[in-house]
Amino acid sequence: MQCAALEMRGITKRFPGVVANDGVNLQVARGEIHALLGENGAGKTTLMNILYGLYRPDEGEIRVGGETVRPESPSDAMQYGIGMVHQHFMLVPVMTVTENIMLGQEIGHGPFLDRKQAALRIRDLSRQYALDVDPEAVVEDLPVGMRQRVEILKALYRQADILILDEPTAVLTPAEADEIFDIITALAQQGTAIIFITHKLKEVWQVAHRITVMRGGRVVGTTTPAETTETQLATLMVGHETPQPTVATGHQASPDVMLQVQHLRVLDDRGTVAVDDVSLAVHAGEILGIAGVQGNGQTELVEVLTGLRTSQSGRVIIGDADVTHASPRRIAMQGVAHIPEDRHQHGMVDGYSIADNLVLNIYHQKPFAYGIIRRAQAIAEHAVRAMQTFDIRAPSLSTPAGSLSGGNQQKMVVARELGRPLRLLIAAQPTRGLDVGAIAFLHQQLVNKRDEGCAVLLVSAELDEILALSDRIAVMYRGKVLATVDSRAASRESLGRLMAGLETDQL
Ligand SMILES: Nc1ncnc2c1ncn2[C@@H]1O[C@H](COP(=O)(O)OP(=O)(O)OP(=O)(O)O)[C@@H](O)[C@H]1O
Repeated sequence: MQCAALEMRGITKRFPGVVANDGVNLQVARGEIHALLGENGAGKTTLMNILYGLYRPDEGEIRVGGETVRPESPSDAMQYGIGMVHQHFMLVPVMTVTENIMLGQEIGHGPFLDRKQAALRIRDLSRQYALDVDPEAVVEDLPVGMRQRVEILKALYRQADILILDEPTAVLTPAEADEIFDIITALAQQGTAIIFITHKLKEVWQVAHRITVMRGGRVVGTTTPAETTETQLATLMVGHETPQPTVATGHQASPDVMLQVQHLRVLDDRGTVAVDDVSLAVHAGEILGIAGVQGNGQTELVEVLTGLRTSQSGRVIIGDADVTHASPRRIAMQGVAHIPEDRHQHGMVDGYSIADNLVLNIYHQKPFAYGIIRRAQAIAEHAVRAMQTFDIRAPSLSTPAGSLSGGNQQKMVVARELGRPLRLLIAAQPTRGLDVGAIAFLHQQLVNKRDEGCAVLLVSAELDEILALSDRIAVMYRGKVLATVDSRAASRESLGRLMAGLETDQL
């Protein structure tokens, strides 16, 4: 191993009621891609936020290139050559790539000179690392994979030689993820030290040179891909073996149609057609998977089905109620649950406690309220049960939801949505940000709901998830459903071709 680009020694960070990092040591060499793994709440993001100057450690030392540093803020961290690409993109959609990258980093005198110089440098960097980003493109016009590259470019522009990537592939398609891996491999070959957080264990073998596993705030192992297996890593992460969901094969759906979508046409935020004449049906006791590259109309489809967006034409029928233009509350009252793809926008209130978030859509109902009297005891008991069942790890039920780790926030949203009698479950990217154990648990919950007779619409960019759970699979491409197939007759390859818009009759 070459000289350590980064050393973190004895890092401890306490939050009220929780030790998020407990004497953590991490070493990353120049040119090394270091995977940082761990179950939800293990302390990975906290450790990286300390390195990036967002939190101050209570104890411990950080050394960059052998020198002790104390990053007090992200701009401080950048001075030490540390860059971070967050799970949620931090770009301003209406600005160009150049404007986004320049934000806070203006060079020269006068806006024209600044922009021109910056655009030239961005073009050079983009060429050097084969990023293929157009400096003049407006960010909102770029696909997700390209936005990720802009984030990487932003870090490179600030001369990052230690680059932190927090779940960089969570929102990418398999093809986009492969491209990102090529880019980070090239960056490492040119000497950048890369710390790469992921829950997708297969990715470790695609790119990582070394692996550090955290559990409960501590490092529980450091190894290399050659020395371990996926099962060993999963066991190390959660402390025990993870159960596989028992998906019943040859499941018989009921003939009753629970959700009917007829000739739906929906516009996106910019007024272009996002859902184009889509018709589909989901039966009681069936999981219909919607496969598709992100950005092909799935988001807008789900928004209409849950009352968050209005359609231009077409009908949505749940059971025998026409809910085409119904409000989210009226739709929820039909026994519909929604696990949203963006929990921050539609799934939770950061400043509310876990207990309050768990009753967000039922707080006015018995037993949580009698008339206008709120029953705190019933809300608390409900929270204790949900936290146990769904393994939501937090100091207490009154902890603000915003301070939970990403995976625990997702478990909280899922717990709320599954915790009442349901006829239809609309789950959009439900396992995003969850660790292996939590994914297995959630998959089992979806299958259980189906077996209880609930209709499940599963929208996921994870083909393996779609294939493992769905009874039938519909593929969306450019706003249309290209085909609906029996999952037993579908393969990764055939679905992949449909997702890429290449018609296939081999399904
Ligand atoms: N700002 C904060 N205030 C209070 N507690 C926090 C804060 N940030 C993190 N924590 C707590 O620290 C612990 C570690 O969280 P962290 O986000 O580092 O985990 P993680 O390994 O990144 O998890 P995930 O895989 O779910 O993203 C959790 O118990 C979390 O609730």
